[in-house]
Amino acid sequence: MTELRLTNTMTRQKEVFTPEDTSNVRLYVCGPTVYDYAHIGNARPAIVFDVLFRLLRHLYGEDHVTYVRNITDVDDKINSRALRDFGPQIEAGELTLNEAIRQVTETTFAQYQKDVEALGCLPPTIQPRATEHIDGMIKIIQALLDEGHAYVANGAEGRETLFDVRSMANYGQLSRRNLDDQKAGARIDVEDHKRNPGDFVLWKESAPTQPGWEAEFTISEENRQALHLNDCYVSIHGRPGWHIECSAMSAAYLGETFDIHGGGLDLIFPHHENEIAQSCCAHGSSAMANYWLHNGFVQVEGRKMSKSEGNFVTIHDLLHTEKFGGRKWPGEVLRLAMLMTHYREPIDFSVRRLEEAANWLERWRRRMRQTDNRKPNVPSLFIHSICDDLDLSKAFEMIHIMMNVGQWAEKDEASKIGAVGFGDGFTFFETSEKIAESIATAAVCLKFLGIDISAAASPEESPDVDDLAAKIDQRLAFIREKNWAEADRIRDELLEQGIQLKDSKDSETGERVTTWEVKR
Ligand SMILES: Nc1ncnc2c1ncn2[C@@H]1O[C@H](COP(=O)(O)OP(=O)(O)OP(=O)(O)O)[C@@H](O)[C@H]1O
Ligand SMILES: [Zn+2]
Repeated sequence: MTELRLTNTMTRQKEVFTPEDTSNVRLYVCGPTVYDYAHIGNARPAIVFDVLFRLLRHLYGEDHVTYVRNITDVDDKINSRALRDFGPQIEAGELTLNEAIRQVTETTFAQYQKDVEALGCLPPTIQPRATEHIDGMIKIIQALLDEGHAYVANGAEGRETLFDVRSMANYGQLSRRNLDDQKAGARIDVEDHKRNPGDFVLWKESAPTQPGWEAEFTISEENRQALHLNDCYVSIHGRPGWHIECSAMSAAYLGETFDIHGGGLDLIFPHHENEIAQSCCAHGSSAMANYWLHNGFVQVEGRKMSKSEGNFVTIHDLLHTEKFGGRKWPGEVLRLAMLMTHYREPIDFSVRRLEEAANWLERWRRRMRQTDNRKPNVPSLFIHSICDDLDLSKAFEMIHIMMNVGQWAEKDEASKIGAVGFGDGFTFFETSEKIAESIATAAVCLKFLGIDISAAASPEESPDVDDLAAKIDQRLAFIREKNWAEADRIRDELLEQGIQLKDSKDSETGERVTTWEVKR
């Protein structure tokens, strides 16, 4: 089997990927916090890890890969959104806070599903919701308390269970930050209930206006004394911190140590660092995941696209409105625009980039008319190139060559060209049979990447009707002038764009009428 190599953030090196169990290769990716439309930055991990999922399925078999992408449906941002959108109904007693929260998360999640589907992403094997794993979180927190990695303290807004970062010898291994660096940046004034400034929340008490679950914790004798309690049982009606959610959900579906953990670069610290701390300390394991993969940022003028910066474009707006660049963009255009850059590199997002992707897709679709519906295999050389840390630059180079060979052959008449070779796996000749094979192979490669050019383009890509009408009029004018050459040129040009003209006579006036249809 082709060797897959991946850049592991943990070691900062490209390593050969060896799964723990080839019959169940396990991948976890941090999913969205569902309170608002996802932006294009959020689309990147969905697309990047979808390509990895597809590749793993190819290498190990479709039924031998488990991909978990969670849904964070408990978070303070969700509470605020529920109060903002449903405040009056909650006050009037028409809706409980929990019901309002459920509405926000359901609607946002349904929207997210539609968005990522439009981007050509396969559904992950499992999409667990944090709120369905509260018990698992409480169990992990108790294990941390038992092992001396956590403690309960009185925070400004009630009791908190915190992770004690000094209790873990190699805390900071993923981000390579040491605790002293972190101390310098921490805001100690509001955090003085913590043993160390870097200690983070596992569980926090909820006010009546916040969602909460009952949790009973057993604390240490030392902790009991510090809190001046009579016994070692503390009951906190509260909610989980963000990091613990992923530790619980990944353990529930993938086990204590799994193969690959992914997310955007911004998650390395603190989120993934803290997931590692919780999981390893609770399970007594040396690794939470064996490979850590991080995608680069989608940027706008050099800055990370993010909700907080306000410099974002939502996936929904891009697909369904003309807010960005004055037109709608099909999901496959965004997908291709993302995949044109290596997943670890930053992407500067622009209309130009989308236009470039849209132009390629249009050109490739036109080439498709030179092939039939044969389905060749994906060439092993193509897979081989992607296996180098998901580098798609060679893969796209191959696709371009496979698509273009036919074009040259067609234009210059076969004999002038001879054979064109690429790598050791590809040799194309000038016969129409070989051209058809080459284009079909390119299409199969694109499909492997989640881009289906054999399917009809989405309606957003239909021809510009005004432009078409003008061309038809122009052609009719040439015909009246008996300028057949120009008339035919227009007809052929349109045919090349997949538009077939049909001439008929108007039954009443007897005049020539031209209609058109899209030829796919
Ligand atoms: N600009 C970006 N480029 C690439 N990936 C991003 C970008 N912004 C967020 N992500 C990734 O999207 C996923 C979900 O992000 P999350 O729900 O934490 O909120 P967020 O969109 O990052 O918040 P904010 O936009 O306010 O910073 C994470 O894997 C995160 O790394
Ligand atoms: Zn996570």
